[in-house]
Amino acid sequence: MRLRRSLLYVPGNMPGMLQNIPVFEADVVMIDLEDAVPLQEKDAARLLARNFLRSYTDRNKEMFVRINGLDTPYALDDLREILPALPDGIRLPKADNPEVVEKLDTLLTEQEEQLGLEIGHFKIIPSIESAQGVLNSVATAVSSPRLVALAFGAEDFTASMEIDRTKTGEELFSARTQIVWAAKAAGLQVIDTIFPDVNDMEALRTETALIKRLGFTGKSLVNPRQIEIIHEVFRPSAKEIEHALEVMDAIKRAREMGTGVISLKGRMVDAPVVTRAARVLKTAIAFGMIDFELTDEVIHGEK
Ligand SMILES: CC(C)(COP(=O)(O)OP(=O)(O)OC[C@H]1O[C@@H](n2cnc3c(N)ncnc32)[C@H](O)[C@@H]1OP(=O)(O)O)[C@@H](O)C(=O)NCCC(=O)NCCSC(=O)C[C@@](O)(CC(=O)O)C(=O)O
Ligand SMILES: [Mg+2]
Repeated sequence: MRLRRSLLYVPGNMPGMLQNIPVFEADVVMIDLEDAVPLQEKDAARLLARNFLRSYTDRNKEMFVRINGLDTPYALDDLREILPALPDGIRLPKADNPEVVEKLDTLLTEQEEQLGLEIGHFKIIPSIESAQGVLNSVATAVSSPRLVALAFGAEDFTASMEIDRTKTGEELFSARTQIVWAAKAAGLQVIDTIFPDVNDMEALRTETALIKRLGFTGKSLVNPRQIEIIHEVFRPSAKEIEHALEVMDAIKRAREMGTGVISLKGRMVDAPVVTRAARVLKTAIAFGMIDFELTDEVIHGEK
């Protein structure tokens, strides 16, 4: 399981910020060529991003680049400059429909052929940032085998909806759940939007706990000070791990008794409870928190 809990935007036109990328402990860094970069700096940002990626060969995190929208005059130049510097993938803004992802897929294939890379080398994370994008998210989620996740962009979403974005986020609830459902149905990870107040860590923690409960697997960020909070919230607690191990033990005993259901401290344990416990254990294993052999046989029992 590839961890993509924290995805940090770094503006492509800020050399001082780019040079610190190796020390950030985000799972993914997304160099931004889109909204963080003013029009007069698009060319400079592209070159800075390309040079940085070329120099950053000993990478300890995934590197994505957010290009400009495919309907802008900048996107093709972005791809032409950036792809030879081998980012891991492209964050596609304003992914309003599956066709725009298919178009990017074709452009990536052309570049892979020219660069002699395996087809499918470059991954895609589309950002759903409008009502149209939300309504089309089910089709967008299956629009290319390059997709590793769907992402939500609430700043543009609320702008396009002509509503305010609040800290409590009631206005985002339906869009978030729709995007999570689309991603889960397609077997993708799902990344929540940025939290814009970089000084309100408690509200960031509350929002992250909420989106984790909704099913999101990670969150986009605008500031390195936000990374640790995200990792803390996504890290399974000792209590959750202990409970998951107890569930595995209980279901093993149940199966030995020839049944698929058993009581654990008064609560029913059956197949879906085991599936949820397995997810906690998989995450704990990926975080390096436990050493546990989680085989299909442990989860599902002997065939
Ligand atoms: C927010 C703020 C201005 C706060 O500034 P502050 O000055 O208060 O920050 P401080 O913490 O004081 O900085 C302390 C030290 O960290 C350095 N440092 C800060 N941030 C850093 C960083 N990101 N990367 C590397 N270095 C960084 C800084 O240079 C300083 O270094 P030094 O001077 O050496 O000490 C700043 O963070 C920032 O510009 N962020 C990036 C903004 C950005 O990329 N926006 C576009 C993506 S969102 C979007 O487009 C919406 C979306 O599309 C999203 C979706 O898809 O979800 C949608 O629609 O929703
Ligand atoms: Mg946006």
